Amino acid sequence: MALASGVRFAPRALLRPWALLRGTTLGRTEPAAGGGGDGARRFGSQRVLVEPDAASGVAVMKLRNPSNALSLELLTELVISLEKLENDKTFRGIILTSDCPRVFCAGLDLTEICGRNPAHCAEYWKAMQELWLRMYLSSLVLVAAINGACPAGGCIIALSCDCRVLADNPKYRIGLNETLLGIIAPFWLKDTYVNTIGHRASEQALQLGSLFPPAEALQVGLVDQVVPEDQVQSTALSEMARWLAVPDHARQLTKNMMRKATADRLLRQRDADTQNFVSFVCRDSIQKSLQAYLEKLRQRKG
Ligand SMILES: CCCCCCCCCC/C=C/CC(=O)SCCNC(=O)CCNC(=O)[C@H](O)C(C)(C)COP(=O)(O)OP(=O)(O)OC[C@H]1O[C@@H](n2cnc3c(N)ncnc32)[C@H](O)[C@@H]1OP(=O)(O)O
Repeated sequence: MALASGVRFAPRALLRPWALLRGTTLGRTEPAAGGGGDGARRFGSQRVLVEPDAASGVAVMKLRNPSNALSLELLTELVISLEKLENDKTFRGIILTSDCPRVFCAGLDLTEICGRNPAHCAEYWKAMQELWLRMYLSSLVLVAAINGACPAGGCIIALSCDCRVLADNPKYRIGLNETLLGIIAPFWLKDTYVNTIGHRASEQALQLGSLFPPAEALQVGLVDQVVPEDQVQSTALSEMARWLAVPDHARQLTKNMMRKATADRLLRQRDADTQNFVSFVCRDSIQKSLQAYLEKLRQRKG
């Protein structure tokens, strides 16, 4: 499997991705609901459903994990689905959305880093880096159709797309709220934020751990459109058409020119970034906070 980073990254899950997917439907195709014609074959895995439309060259990718927390399995399945579409010249764009009610993506799956050994935390963080690198540098047009809450790592997934459409629901807040959890966004999350909303707005939002409701997210430039919930998908399709109207080679080279320096910065320091992450999250104090936070989340549900 070709990796965004070249040769250095080889987490076990990605070297043996199919092992994680035993018993799932990834790689199998089935007719899309209401479809059946050319390009209406969908494929997917347990946690990522892909509905490709060969006629338009656009695939809709739906996340369907509990709260779409970014588990190692979800990260792996996302990378595999993305790679599959990247390698199929039929496709020029992906609309990324959620199949979970009210949540686009809950960010890092905290159970992957709470009570786990350093080796697991390292494997997990490398998978997170890999997904970000692949999405951020994807040659395809990525449009995020944000139909639910989008905190922290969820926001990063959205920010690595080319364009964001957010449903107008005050509960669907978006932002990098790490500081409020007592953790620190690593430099490449910070860089992605700065590239999107500028330095001063990022400085404020990152320190305060701001989660922006839709109108404010639009105002600060975190999303490109805010529309009624039932129009998120159609608006994402219209945005996609606008981006696909540009010749691919010119758009792709321009995207690369805009994003390469940010991605290269992580590629140069990937191992150090992993070590920082692992030593930070494995601290006793951080483990205790993570445990307490997870407990609070579970109780809130009940
Ligand atoms: C100097 C060196 C620096 C080193 C660098 C350090 C690096 C630190 C890491 C930096 C990166 C961090 C990015 C992150 O993403 S951190 C994760 C942040 N995410 C959150 O805070 C979101 C938490 N979740 C929620 O707020 C809500 O769940 C929701 C998304 C708003 C949805 O609400 P809803 O009411 O619908 O859902 P529930 O709350 O009922 O949740 C349903 C079940 O899902 C579990 N859950 C939710 N989120 C997570 C999560 N992120 N991880 C794990 N599990 C999660 C929740 O517990 C429920 O589980 P249950 O069904 O078992 O009860």
